[in-house]
Amino acid sequence: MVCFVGRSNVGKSSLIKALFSLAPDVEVRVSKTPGHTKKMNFFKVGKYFTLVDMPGYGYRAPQDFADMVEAYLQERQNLKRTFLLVDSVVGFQKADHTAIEMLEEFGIPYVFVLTKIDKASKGLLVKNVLEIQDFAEKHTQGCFPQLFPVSSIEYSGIHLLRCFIAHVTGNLPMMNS
Ligand SMILES: Nc1nc2c(ncn2[C@@H]2O[C@H](COP(=O)(O)OP(=O)(O)OP(=O)(O)O)[C@@H](O)[C@H]2O)c(=O)[nH]1
Ligand SMILES: [Mg+2]
Repeated sequence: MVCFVGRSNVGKSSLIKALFSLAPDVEVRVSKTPGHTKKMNFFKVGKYFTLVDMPGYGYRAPQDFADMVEAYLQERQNLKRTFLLVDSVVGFQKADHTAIEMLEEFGIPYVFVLTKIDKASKGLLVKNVLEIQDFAEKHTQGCFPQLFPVSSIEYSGIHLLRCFIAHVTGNLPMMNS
């Protein structure tokens, strides 16, 4: 099981939809209005693993978000990795730091994903990539050192992320040497 967390409107549902673009029968709901996903949605990938779409935190988040997500993250034994999404236009926000503190405290392994890279200027993209990498290096324990930049509209970075998810869920045998 892997889950996707991040601020409202950061593009969690869109990313899951993009990851499933080869399986168009899987329906993932996306909306222009922040606070769209109100409860956790589970998407099973055959018998192999499950992706969990979480409600967003921050603006218009459901009231019980913290309790629900905290309880879930803390208790999930088969949670292989958590993907923390950050908007490449907006960058790190206060709410992201709260989420990071929670993941660090519970010792949950997580990975940063930078979303909407089709929207950010090159300069802003580099600034936010460097900022996140620098933060991950200096201030985190449970964070994977590699950041995944993606666009769910142009499908950039989606293939590599798919491979990475297959790998962390034990569905991608590594080549020897
Ligand atoms: N340009 C661009 N827009 C995106 C991308 N990903 C998502 N969006 C847009 O961002 C908005 C929010 O996307 P969602 O996927 O619903 O965001 P979410 O994180 O699931 O939001 P909540 O469910 O409210 O927490 C929608 O209008 C999407 O079309 C992207 O890669 N590029
Ligand atoms: Mg959503």
